[in-house]
Amino acid sequence: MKETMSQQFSSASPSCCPPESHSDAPIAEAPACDELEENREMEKDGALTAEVVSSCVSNLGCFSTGLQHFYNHLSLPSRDLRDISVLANYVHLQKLELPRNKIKDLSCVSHMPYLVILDASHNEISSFFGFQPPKNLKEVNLSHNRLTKMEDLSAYSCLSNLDLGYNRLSEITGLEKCCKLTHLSVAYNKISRISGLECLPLTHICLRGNQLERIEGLENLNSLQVLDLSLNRITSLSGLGNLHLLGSINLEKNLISEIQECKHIHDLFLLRELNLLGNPVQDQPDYRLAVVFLLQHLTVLDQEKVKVEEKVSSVNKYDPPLDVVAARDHMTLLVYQLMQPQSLYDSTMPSADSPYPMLVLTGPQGCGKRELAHRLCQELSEYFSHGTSHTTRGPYFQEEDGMDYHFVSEEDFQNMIHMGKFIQTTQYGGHSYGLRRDAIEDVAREGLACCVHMELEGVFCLKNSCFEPRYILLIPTEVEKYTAHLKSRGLYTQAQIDMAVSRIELYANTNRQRLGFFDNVIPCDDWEEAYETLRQVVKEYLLLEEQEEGENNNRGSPDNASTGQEAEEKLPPPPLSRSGSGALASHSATALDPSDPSYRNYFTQIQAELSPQKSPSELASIGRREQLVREAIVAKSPGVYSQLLKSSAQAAPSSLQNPDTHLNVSSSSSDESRASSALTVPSSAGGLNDVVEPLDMSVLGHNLETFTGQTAEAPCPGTDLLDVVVSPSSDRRPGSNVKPILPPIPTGRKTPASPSPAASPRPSPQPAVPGGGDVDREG
Ligand SMILES: Nc1ncnc2c1ncn2[C@@H]1O[C@H](COP(=O)(O)OP(=O)(O)OP(=O)(O)O)[C@@H](O)[C@H]1O
Repeated sequence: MKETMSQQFSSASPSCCPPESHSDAPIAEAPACDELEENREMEKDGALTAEVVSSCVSNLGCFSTGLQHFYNHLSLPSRDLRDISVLANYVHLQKLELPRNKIKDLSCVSHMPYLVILDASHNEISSFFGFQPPKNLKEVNLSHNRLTKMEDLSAYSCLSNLDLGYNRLSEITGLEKCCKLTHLSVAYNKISRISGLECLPLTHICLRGNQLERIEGLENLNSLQVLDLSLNRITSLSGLGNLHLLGSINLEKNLISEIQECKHIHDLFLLRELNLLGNPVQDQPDYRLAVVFLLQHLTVLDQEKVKVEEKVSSVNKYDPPLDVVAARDHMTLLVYQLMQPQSLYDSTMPSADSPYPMLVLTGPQGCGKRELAHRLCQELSEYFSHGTSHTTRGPYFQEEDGMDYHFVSEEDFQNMIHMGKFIQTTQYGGHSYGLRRDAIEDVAREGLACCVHMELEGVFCLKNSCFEPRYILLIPTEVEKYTAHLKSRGLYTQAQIDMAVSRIELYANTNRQRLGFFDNVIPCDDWEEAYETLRQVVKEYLLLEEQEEGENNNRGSPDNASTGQEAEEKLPPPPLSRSGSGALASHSATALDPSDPSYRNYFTQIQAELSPQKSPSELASIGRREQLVREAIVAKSPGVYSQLLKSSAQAAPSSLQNPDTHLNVSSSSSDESRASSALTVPSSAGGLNDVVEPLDMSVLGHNLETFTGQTAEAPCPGTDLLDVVVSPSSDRRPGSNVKPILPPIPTGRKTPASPSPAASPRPSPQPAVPGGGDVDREG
């Protein structure tokens, strides 16, 4: 970095520090004189003679914009020269180099009106610009001299590069009129305050090795690109915030101790290089990542290239994207869950063919999604029930515990996390929110789909789980109306309102940038309208609309009957049932009514009816499972299925027929294993789906029929376990443009009001505990 910085100075300005860099000057050095020995004689007293000058002066050419210009160039470095008065006769000199001599007086330069470049570094000059100003003088190097005071340089209006490094200057003055000065070095002086630089067109400044404690007086240097403030006593980066063209700052060996200081240069979008080596801030934990995060445009920090990995890590650490937060949360929740004794959540068990149906309403706080969710559950109560989240915030007026939320303390919430209860948690507005697995399971056990509402972070988290809900975004499009609505609720501070409003953009962006992330987007400026649309959308999910339309067609115009049927044939089969009249509601009611004579063999019928319509992937999936079961039966594959069948053989089919059966992992006693199958199914095992194929009870039912010789007409008693409707698989995934439908609602989980004793010889080992009681402990 040191090199980089100095290169920047030297290449752009041969007269800026370091002075040795003059060898890079655009004009070639004069060739060494052949008569060096002879000349030495003449220089013994330090006086330059005409002979020496004439042997050393040269005409050199260089090309500039296609035209050849000739310079008179005299270079006499390291000759111990003291007296150069003879040069007064060389009025045409354009470049004069006299470094490393003993010159004290430069008055001869007054006679060189064409002089453009003067290098008198490493001499004994104490008088500041002690000569009449050559009109075109552009570059002056007076570094390593004995200058103590800067004087007015307004007559040097062409000056562009000035190097005054290694002198004894304590103040920068006299430059006000140097309106072409772009490069200035006052390195290694005694300057304790930056001043006198206002409004200069400076692009490069070197103030290395002074006594500066503050960065000041640079505010108006709008052209500044490279700034070297190394080796000072600077403690803060304030004073740099306006320098929008700054690309490189060297602050090596100063006294900067706080990472937060970088905020002062946070908005310098062209800043690429920063050097903070040798500052106390280096000792701060995660110093580098923090700086890389705060200054995301940096390419070099502390002379080291900033790696892409560092940029990613820093963002993930300090402002992780929603996916990253969600992934971390999911990981935590899953680990805690796996650390608990496992249980089988059979109602919501992941299944490739028909995921448990869930509906998630999302949108910014107070957009009405909670009320919409409740109303939907009320109106479509035969399909949906509300999955109540837990929260650590206190209840608002009239909020009911267990209804709006389960209100819990932070401590309880954390305990639940540690006990692996949640499938999703989110921090919002300083409170924790979380959806427990058993909140969903409770709904599922009722034979209903679960409807929940949550913020976007929750959606990201849920997307990592094994659930595959339909996500509906409710978004305000009239910001003023939304703001007014939030204000009218009287619940929120202005900051909370501002945050909620600002998050509209977050939702909109997510929807724009992630195709298919939400299954539907509904504007919610008008609550009633939003509800109507939502209802419509949900009915479409349930394929109710088509059903109703089909019915109307059939009913309303008998002439159209065939057309209606044809239309129905084109539709995918309804999610719940296709037997009987065709109306989903009545099917569902029939299906769930245990007193109905068709209840017992309902699923067998459904299967029989649907089997010709199975998709190739369904058939393939069933085939695979049948194969596994077959292999297990002939003891070919000792996998999970063999365990299952072993226990089913031992424990009689009833163990499979009880939906609430909990299956132990490693039950050693045969009694125990008789009482419970030995199958491990992680309760949120999205990540394990590839390893352990999820258990599909419907298929098992099918296979059991095959292998036990039970027929569809004579199902096992209490076949509520097998009440899984094989339905058209919902193959819609985020990004898919297939019309979304909800997977079948698991009607069969609803326990008959007075179960027949034959239905379930064993009591359920662990009934659901309302309000979030434990369901997954065993052993
Ligand atoms: N489990 C959850 N995960 C993520 N976000 C959640 C969860 N449960 C609730 N939320 C959301 O957290 C936000 C704050 O909820 P809260 O109930 O405290 O505020 P509110 O003012 O009543 O908002 P709303 O009327 O939208 O529910 C809401 O957007 C809510 O939908």
